[in-house]
Amino acid sequence: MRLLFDQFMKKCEDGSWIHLPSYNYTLFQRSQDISAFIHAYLPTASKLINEEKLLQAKIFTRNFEDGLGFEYVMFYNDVEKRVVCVFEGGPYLQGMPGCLHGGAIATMIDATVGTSAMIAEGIVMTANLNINFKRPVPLCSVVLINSQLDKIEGRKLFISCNVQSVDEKTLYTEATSLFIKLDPEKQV
Ligand SMILES: CCCCCCCCCCCCCCCC(=O)SCCNC(=O)CCNC(=O)[C@H](O)C(C)(C)COP(=O)(O)OP(=O)(O)OC[C@H]1O[C@@H](n2cnc3c(N)ncnc32)[C@H](O)[C@@H]1OP(=O)(O)O
Repeated sequence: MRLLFDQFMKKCEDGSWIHLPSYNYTLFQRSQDISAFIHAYLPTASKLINEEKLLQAKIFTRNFEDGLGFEYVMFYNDVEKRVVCVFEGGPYLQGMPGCLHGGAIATMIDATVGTSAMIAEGIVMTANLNINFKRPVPLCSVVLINSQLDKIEGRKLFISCNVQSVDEKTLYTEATSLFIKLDPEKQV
C-alpha cells in the first residue's frame, strides 16, 4: 500500500495526477450542510430523515478503525478522466472465509466511480451499477480500482471500472455504472 502510494505521489509531481483528499474527507462538514443538501435535492426523503441522528453522519467507508475496514487512497488524472483507488480490504470485511465480501468490493467501486462522477459533474447519484465478480479478492490484499469516465450525455455519466491485483496480472472484477447529475428542479 505504502509502495503504491509513493509511486502515485511521484506521478503527482508533474501535475498529471492529483492525490484526492480522502482520509475522513466528507462532502459536508456540518450537519446543517447535510440538511440543506437533503432539502434541496431530496425533498421527499427529507421527511423521513431523523435530523438528530444526522449529527453522527460519516462516509460509510470511514467507519472502521485503521487497518480493519476500508483502507484506501484515490488519485485522479484529469487528461485521462481516470480515478485510481489503491484499496486494501481489512479483516472486518470478510465474506466467504479468506475472501473480501462482495458488498465491500461494490462499495469501493461505487466510491471510486462516484468520485469520478462528482469531479466531473458535482452532485450526482448512482442510478445503476453492474458488477461482474470474475475472481475472489483475497482478504487483506491490496488491489487497484481503475475507473474511467466513458461519456456524458446530458445529466447521465457513464463510467466503467475494473479491480485488479497490484501486479495487474489478475482481473478480479469488472463494472459499469450510470450516474445522474442531480437537478434541484426535479423532486427526487
Ligand atoms: C466535488 C468533487 C468531490 C470529490 C470527492 C468526493 C468524495 C466523497 C464521496 C465518494 C463517492 C460516493 C458515491 C456514492 C453514490 C451513491 O451511492 S448514491 C446512493 C445510491 N443511489 C441512489 O440512492 C439513487 C436513487 N435514485 C434516484 O435518486 C433517482 O432515480 C436519480 C438517480 C437521481 C434519477 O432521478 P432523476 O433526477 O429524476 O432523473 P430521471 O429523469 O429519472 O433520469 C434521467 C435520465 O437517466 C435515465 N436513468 C435513470 N435511472 C436509470 C437507470 N437505473 N438505468 C438506466 N437509465 C436510467 C433516465 O432514463 C433518463 O434518461 P433520458 O430520458 O434523459 O435519456
